Amino acid sequence: MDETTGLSLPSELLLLWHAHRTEILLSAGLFLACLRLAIHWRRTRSKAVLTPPLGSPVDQKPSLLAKQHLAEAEHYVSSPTSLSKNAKPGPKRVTGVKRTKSSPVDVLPTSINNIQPLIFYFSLGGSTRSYAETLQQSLNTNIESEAKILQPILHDLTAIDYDDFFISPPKSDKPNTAHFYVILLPSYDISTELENFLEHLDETHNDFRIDTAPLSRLAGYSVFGFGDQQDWPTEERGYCKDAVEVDKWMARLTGRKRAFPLGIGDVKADAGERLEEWTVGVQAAMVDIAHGRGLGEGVPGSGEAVESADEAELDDDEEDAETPPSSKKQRKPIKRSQTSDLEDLKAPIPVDFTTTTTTKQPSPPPKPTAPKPMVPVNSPTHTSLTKQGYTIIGSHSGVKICRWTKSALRGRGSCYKYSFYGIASHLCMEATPSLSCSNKCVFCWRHGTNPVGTTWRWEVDPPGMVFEGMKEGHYRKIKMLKGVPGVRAERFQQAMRIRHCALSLVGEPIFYPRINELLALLHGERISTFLVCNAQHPDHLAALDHVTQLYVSIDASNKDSLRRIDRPLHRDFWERFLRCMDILREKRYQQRTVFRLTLVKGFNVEDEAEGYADLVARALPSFVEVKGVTYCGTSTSAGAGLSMQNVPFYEEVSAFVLALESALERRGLDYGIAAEHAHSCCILLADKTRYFKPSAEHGGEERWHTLIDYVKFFECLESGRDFGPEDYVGSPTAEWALWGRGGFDPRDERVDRKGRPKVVEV
Ligand SMILES: Cc1cc2nc3c(=O)[nH]c(=O)nc-3n(C[C@H](O)[C@H](O)[C@H](O)COP(=O)(O)O)c2cc1C
Ligand code: SF4
Repeated sequence: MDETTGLSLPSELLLLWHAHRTEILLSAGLFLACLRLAIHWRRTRSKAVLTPPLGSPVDQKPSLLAKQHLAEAEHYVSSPTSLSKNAKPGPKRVTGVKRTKSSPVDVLPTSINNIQPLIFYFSLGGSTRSYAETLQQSLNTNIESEAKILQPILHDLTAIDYDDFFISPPKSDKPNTAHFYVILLPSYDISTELENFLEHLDETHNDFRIDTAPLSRLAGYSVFGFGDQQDWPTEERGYCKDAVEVDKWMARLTGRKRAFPLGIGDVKADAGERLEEWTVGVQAAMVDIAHGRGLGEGVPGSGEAVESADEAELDDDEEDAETPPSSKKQRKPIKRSQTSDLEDLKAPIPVDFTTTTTTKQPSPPPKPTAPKPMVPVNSPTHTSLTKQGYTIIGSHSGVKICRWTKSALRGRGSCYKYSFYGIASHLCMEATPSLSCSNKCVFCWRHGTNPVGTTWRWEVDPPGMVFEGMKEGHYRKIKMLKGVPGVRAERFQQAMRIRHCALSLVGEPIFYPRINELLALLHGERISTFLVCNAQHPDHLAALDHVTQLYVSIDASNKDSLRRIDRPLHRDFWERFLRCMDILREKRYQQRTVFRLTLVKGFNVEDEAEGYADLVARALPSFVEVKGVTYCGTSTSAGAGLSMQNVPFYEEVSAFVLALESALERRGLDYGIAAEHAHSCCILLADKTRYFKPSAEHGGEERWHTLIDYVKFFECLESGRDFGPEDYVGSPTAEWALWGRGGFDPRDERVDRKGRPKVVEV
């Protein structure tokens, strides 16, 4: 081998370098620039789910003021941006750690001795700065007694180096101290330093050298946004948009450590008040962390919030907003217990013939046995119901967060009862004092897990205990939602005061022997009540005290159809059903009474309009709610011959309602189609003689009045005098809820199942 060849190579390279170094340097520079651009383009900033708060005005055109603000913009853009310390030249300092599979997102120092709140703010005009200073003061004053929470430190985002705080949490002088970030931001639709801040968060999350959740060692964080609703009326149009964005990036960077929902306030209206309320919540969250109670069960590391859904429509969208696809958890299908039905457990079912009109001799009553719990702890029924998200109270009651409650908390709309009767779903508790039912309806998605029986033969829990358990279970579940993306601080706080109770969850509420005492407790706290019963317990129905609205499920218009669809346990089910109709007729002067029809194609729709009209003529309810069945896909429903084919389209429900309206007219009954909620496939017929009347708000024109005046209801109740449904009729039904308008509040944002904005077609 020629030795010189090896030796001469470096000198040739050197010569080459000297001859072509400009080209080489230029090409290398070009290559690096292309690489940088490619990385940058790959990052797509996710679209925020924009959620108008309750009470935000209906879409308005941006006013002239917007132009004025833009004129002011020039003055704003200039100053602090260029002075910013954080716009450091040179490469980013990488201090985060590359997370391995084994390192969990929610690592905290093993024993936290102290929480150090850091308040970050950005301000051009000065208002956010002054809010931040007020917040610091109020936290200072209020946490004096909380030894574990240190005095908050204020940071102007334009005066800090982002790398010191937003790549990894800063080091504290005190051992075992975790930081809690409180971020106060205005929004600007012009170029400001805020853009750099957002970009920094984006880059940190997407920097392949840094852990995607480098701030997971924070104790928690919460963001508050200031905006101007006059010019940016809804979040869709940019109201508080920067705070919404920062909240999302922080969720990603911290591995979802949102300790309290995003708060927003209008600087021209309620900002101060909203901030005060939000401060209370943030402070409570810090105290919880300081006492080792964590961030709440709804955030990673402390158990997943298994929420109610309409069961057929499981909400899987909240994860999408913040969780990178790779780390998304798969929802495990709920295993249904094989033996959870009491009937299947071979428990003897005593049959109650007390109200039958049959001439047959009743069979001898069963031997008296000591009452047992309806749903014993550790029983398969208990396990199954708990797995489905029910909180079991005592031995026979339950409470569960309805999917609409969750939807309303996120500004994505309430259930049809909001459109028809004015009940905001985030203020509503869904509960039952009796998990047992006397039917096995083919469309019931709870069937297979709820106990059934014809008489009450179980222990009776005291109403006080049932009521307290319901509230506790409900509030606990609400609290679990505080870290869920899109939940707004204002609604979250409102939800901590139950205003309405839907006694309908599962089972038969009037079956509970002390139902009237429970109602009194609910009304005592000014919680209105909608009670749904299945028209199988006439004696209980007759003895029932006043409720805000009394429902009877009308699942068929004739005996055969009812047997097929409800599969009642009572042999005299039809006689019971008819007796309930007569009781309802008597009660119509005291209560708002409602027929609830659930349409199941092939079971109870075809040719039944006339039969239903006869039942309406017999009971004369205030309202008839007609709803298409929701397919639950359980083996039980499949066994009963139910499939997606049995779910009627909205047009079919509409056609049925029109047929029913005509059938009622032929009977001389003055009912009309008052409202609709197309999203839930639900339409409301109402008695025109009582609920279609002149409206002062509309210059004396006749309007539907389906809403309820809840304050008046309680005043009537508390007065002790006799009163009827006319005494608590509310304001006219909203225009958007009327028949033909769709029934979706325009102030809420409609999204599809993946959380994407949806266009409503009516
Ligand atoms: C030029 C300009 C643009 C604005 N853009 C928005 C916006 O897009 N969304 C919003 O909600 N508020 C917007 N606002 C309102 C400000 O966020 C609001 O006035 C805020 O209180 C300003 O805070 P600061 O005084 O701390 O800078 C804008 C205001 C100005 C002057
Ligand atoms: S009324 Fe029923 S559906 Fe509506 S929010 Fe309450 S529980 Fe949910």
